[in-house]
Amino acid sequence: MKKSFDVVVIGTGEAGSAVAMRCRAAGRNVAIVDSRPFGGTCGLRGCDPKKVLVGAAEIIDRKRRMEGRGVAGDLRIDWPELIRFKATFTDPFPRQREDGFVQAGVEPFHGRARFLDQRSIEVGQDVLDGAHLVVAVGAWPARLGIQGEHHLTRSDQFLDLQELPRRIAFVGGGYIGFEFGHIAARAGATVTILHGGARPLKHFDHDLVARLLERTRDLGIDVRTGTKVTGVEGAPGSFKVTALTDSGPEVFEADMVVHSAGRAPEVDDLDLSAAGVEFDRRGIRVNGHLQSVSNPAVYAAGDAADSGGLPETPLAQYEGGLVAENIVEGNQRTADYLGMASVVYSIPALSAVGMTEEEAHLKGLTFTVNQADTSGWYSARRVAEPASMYKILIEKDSGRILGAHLLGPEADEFANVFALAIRADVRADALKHALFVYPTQASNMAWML
Ligand SMILES: Cc1cc2nc3c(=O)[nH]c(=O)nc-3n(C[C@H](O)[C@H](O)[C@H](O)COP(=O)(O)OP(=O)(O)OC[C@H]3O[C@@H](n4cnc5c(N)ncnc54)[C@H](O)[C@@H]3O)c2cc1C
Ligand SMILES: NC(=O)c1ccc[n+]([C@@H]2O[C@H](COP(=O)([O-])OP(=O)(O)OC[C@H]3O[C@@H](n4cnc5c(N)ncnc54)[C@H](O)[C@@H]3O)[C@@H](O)[C@H]2O)c1
Repeated sequence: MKKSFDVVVIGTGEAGSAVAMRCRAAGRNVAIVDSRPFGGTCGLRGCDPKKVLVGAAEIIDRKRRMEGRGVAGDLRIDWPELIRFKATFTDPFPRQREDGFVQAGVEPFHGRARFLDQRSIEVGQDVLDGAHLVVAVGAWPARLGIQGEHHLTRSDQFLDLQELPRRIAFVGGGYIGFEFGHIAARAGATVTILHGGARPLKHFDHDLVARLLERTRDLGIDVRTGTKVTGVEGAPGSFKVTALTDSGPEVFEADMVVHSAGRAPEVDDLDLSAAGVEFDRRGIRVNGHLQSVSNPAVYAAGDAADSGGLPETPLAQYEGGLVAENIVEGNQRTADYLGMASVVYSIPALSAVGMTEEEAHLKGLTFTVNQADTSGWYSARRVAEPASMYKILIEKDSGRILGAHLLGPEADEFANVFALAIRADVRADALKHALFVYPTQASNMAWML
């Protein structure tokens, strides 16, 4: 059936949902489409289920750290039970999200969308016309072009495992390799991370990454850098992973091999050429208003947009909101990524807000670097965390905070203070004299600035 809307949104994740709900609240007639259960990556296959598992792993790690410091006894992760607990978050979510759309008056469609022309898409038997169409299709594990690629377990499949295999190899030392590797190690698996580059987590401060790497290896996780995976063969329980290393080919054995080698915008089967929508490997090419550079009826947001924003949930939500405003009010706003923050939920967590030292140097800025190993400070010693560091970049004349990099207990929550400071332009001197509650990580600020 052919139907016409003011706005047609493809994707029910954080980006697509923000566009749909805000356009509807502004009185627009809106349709939303998804080929998978409604809700997107974050709520169903990413941040939320992952952090439930991180929560359990944190307890194991903290107990181990506190042994000999007043905590004793056996504690272990019951994996099947943990996955059932995780499912209490993910199972109800698609229905909740769809009900939310229906109650708001957004019309839901289930099926794979593909463009027919500049202003319409096909979804199963339906053809949906839109004055505006929004591509918010997210990302999916990138094709690696290696032999035996079909043997790789995706992150969404990992989050549904009923049993945790004994030996797990991760292909790629990025967010997923470190986060899932840290979880699996605390749950009792033997973990190997095979990373192609010279150093993992390349968007994070290299000194803090080096310390996290030591801490990760101390856990018994075998992290190999300069190790590019070229093939996987065998069967579950007896895989052989071939990699090219600096000293020649090497073979690793594992019961399961996990894809943690990057994600790519899921645009391949959208038939974007039928709509005249240009894209590259980073996604839909957009202008500052997040509008397609080649088809003004089309906008993009979240992981599917080549916008300059990181492929993360807060950015997907922000970009979705911005697209809605630009559709409703006519391109009044441009995207501003000042003070973007990112966290690796390893244990301990690693965070980055704003610029790294390299980026600040590239911009020709003059700045001081305040840094210290804080493992001897009260806040780290209290919880016996040996890996705890910070690095803060402050512009010399203005006192502007350019970047903040944290490793250690609550490095995720603490990053939010710096994200706010950078975005709201709270200068170092003002932050130093804020009256934060004590004892918390933020109350260390007076000694950090
Ligand atoms: C394992 C993992 C952990 C993560 N952890 C974090 C974290 O801790 N913090 C953080 O900020 N970010 C995290 N992220 C990233 C975050 O999940 C994403 O950046 C965010 O969810 C992207 O939202 P989106 O709306 O752009 O896309 P998505 O949420 O991916 O939504 C896109 C939707 O479009 C649908 N779709 C795709 N193609 C079509 C089509 N042709 N037709 C119809 N529907 C289609 C998909 O089924 C999907 O539901 C994580 C990602 C992963 C994979
Ligand atoms: N906490 C978070 O915000 C969070 C958590 C998980 C995922 N994510 C999102 O999901 C995306 C994907 O995560 P990811 O961990 O898969 O990718 P990633 O981009 O973080 O890291 C992948 C790494 O794998 C390496 N690699 C690629 N091919 C390889 C090969 N054949 N052998 C060895 N190494 C190889 C790459 O050099 C790269 O550094 C992230 O970019 C992020 O946007 C975010």
